[in-house]
Amino acid sequence: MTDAIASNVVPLSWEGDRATGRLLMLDQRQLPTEEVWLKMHSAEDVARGIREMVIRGAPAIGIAAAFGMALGMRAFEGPLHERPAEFSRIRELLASTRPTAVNLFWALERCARVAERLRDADNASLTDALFNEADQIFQDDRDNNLRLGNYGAALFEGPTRILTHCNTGALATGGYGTALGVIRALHASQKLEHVWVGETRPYLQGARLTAWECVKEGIDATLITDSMAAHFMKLGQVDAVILGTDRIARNGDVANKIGTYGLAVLCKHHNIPFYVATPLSTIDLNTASGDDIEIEQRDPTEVTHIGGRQMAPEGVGVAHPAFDVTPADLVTAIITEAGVVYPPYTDTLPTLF
Ligand SMILES: CSC[C@H]1O[C@H](OP(=O)(O)O)[C@H](O)[C@@H]1O
Repeated sequence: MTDAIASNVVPLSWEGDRATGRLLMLDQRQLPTEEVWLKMHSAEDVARGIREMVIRGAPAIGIAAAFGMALGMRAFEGPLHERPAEFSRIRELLASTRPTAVNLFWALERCARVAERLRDADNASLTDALFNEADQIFQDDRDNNLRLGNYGAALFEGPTRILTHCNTGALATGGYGTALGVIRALHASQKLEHVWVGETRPYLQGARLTAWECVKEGIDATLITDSMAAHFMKLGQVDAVILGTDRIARNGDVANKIGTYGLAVLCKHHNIPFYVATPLSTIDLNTASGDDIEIEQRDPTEVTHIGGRQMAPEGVGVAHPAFDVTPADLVTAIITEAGVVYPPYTDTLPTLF
């Protein structure tokens, strides 16, 4: 197994003891120019941080939500069976933040199973168990990323030129990353020649976050606009595309950042492998196909404004789907901590669990 470099970047941290401490969220809206940590004292603070994309990325959202449940329940007295509505209220508050990334709902379900086991326990025991669950989800995700990174790197002989989209690194996860985790593992094993980093309009996760992670770790990367991808593929300068995901349906359809589907079509045309790197926590066997995945529609001003400056006239219509769905037949393979699977995904995805 490749000795992958473990990134020292994390999107979350805890400050103080569990009784009075707070969750610290790295404000990803301020990167790459400022590293600002926001203090989250309540479930409401965490929900706002997820909704406003202070923190983003499917696994990172799930981790944040789990800490949000612990923070929310810390505020109450008495056993859960005396006030089940409070748990449901906090769970629904966090569940309402963003609809597409399945990790949010997967993490909340894990918290609900802890609470069910401790519905008669005193509140301190319940809250401590919820903090333990959040810590476990955090650590497991980082460990899983290191494993999937190695599986992904083993697919290549090197030197390899990878194109990636959005941010799938330590900032989007419990650390290390999914697609960027594979890129880190390739870098660690001297099999990475270059990374083409798609800027990823409108939130610019690629330009502001992936480029920041690459520069911090000395990974050789070139920032390109989303519209340049086809050009560099046509020049024969892209050996593979590796991306993350927010939800994979049972048939292998992939919901991911807007622009992913276009890259998959380009890969098909140019005969370039199109890989999706993901922890098992982002595979949703309860969703039959991509047609059943809700695509988040975000505030139009995220498209019309850059850095607070208006770039489009008042009155123009604006579309802002934050994700798209790539059909399974355009996905070469899915890289996970349990191994790499190939089509037909309806048959192969269940073998991972
Ligand atoms: C490792 S999951 C990263 C995944 O999340 C991103 O979405 P967002 O930044 O809106 O949370 C994007 O779809 C990435 O592929």
